[in-house]
Amino acid sequence: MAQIIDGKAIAADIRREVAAEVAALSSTHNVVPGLAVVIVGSRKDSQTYVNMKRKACAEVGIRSVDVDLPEDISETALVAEVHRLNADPAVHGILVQLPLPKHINEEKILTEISIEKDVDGFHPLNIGKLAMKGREPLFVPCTPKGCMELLSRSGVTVKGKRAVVVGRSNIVGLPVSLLLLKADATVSIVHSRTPDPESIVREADVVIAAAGQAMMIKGDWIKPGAAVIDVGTNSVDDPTRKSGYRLVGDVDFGDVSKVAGYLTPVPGGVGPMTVGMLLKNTVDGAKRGIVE
Ligand SMILES: Nc1nc2c(c(=O)[nH]1)N[C@@H](CN(C=O)c1ccc(C(=O)N[C@@H](CCC(=O)O)C(=O)O)cc1)CN2
Repeated sequence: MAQIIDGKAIAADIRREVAAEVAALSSTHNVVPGLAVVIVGSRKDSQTYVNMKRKACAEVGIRSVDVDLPEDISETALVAEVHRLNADPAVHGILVQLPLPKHINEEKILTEISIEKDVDGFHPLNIGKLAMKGREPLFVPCTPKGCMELLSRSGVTVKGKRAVVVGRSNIVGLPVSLLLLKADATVSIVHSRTPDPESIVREADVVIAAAGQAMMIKGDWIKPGAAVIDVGTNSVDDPTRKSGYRLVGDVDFGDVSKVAGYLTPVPGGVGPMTVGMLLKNTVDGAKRGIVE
């Protein structure tokens, strides 16, 4: 049976570490890290995530600057808002919750965020540096960084191992592949156009499942003893629940847990790490801004 990696507990450790760093920054430099959390419109899932981020900031002593904008805001007005936050010295990190409404060009907005405040790590320059050998971005995207942290804090080494990433999204699949490569793994990416993905996943010592397909990865896809990190958050109907649904990952948890060496649950695996890494990036940004 796989060892279950408790993302909630690891994220709680990270929050404690961040809280200590925040307290130290305040006492030594009189600096309170500030994070602008920007939401456009009223998507229920985005509101949930933004509320989680704002609450987490309050818990660790980061000042969250709440920016709630209407669904029909123009791209020009949103860019102006980002520029205002870029110029605000009390703001060390800027996060624009994704997805944005259809009429707004996401890439344009992410490119307008100052790279020094790009705590989501989505600015093309930060992603570009992540992709280059021997270069380091100012910030690494939170979910991929959280996946790496779950592996290292569980004692799973990736150096010299075969890693397979399922999915190639800009938010997770692509950046986590780059992080694994930087950590000296031999990396393959499988995606919707890959013939026979099972046979490739079966070679992996480390699997990152980020395809967005509920319970797609079965036990017979997995090499015995492999470490499996499930990034999927898919809601499926469940009439036995009051809400009428439940969250499942991209991995068939019951099946894969019989074969894998390590496995993250959904919920309670990667999700809490996304928020933990955002807090960490914000404090790192605030520290970088201090001129000794
Ligand atoms: N600007 C960004 N937008 C989005 C990002 C991101 O990193 N930056 N990632 C996702 C959503 N996301 C954070 O924004 C996120 C997703 C899931 C969780 C989480 O803790 N999930 C829980 C379950 C929560 C629930 O019950 O609904 C878990 O997995 O245990 C946190 C953050 C898209 N947008």
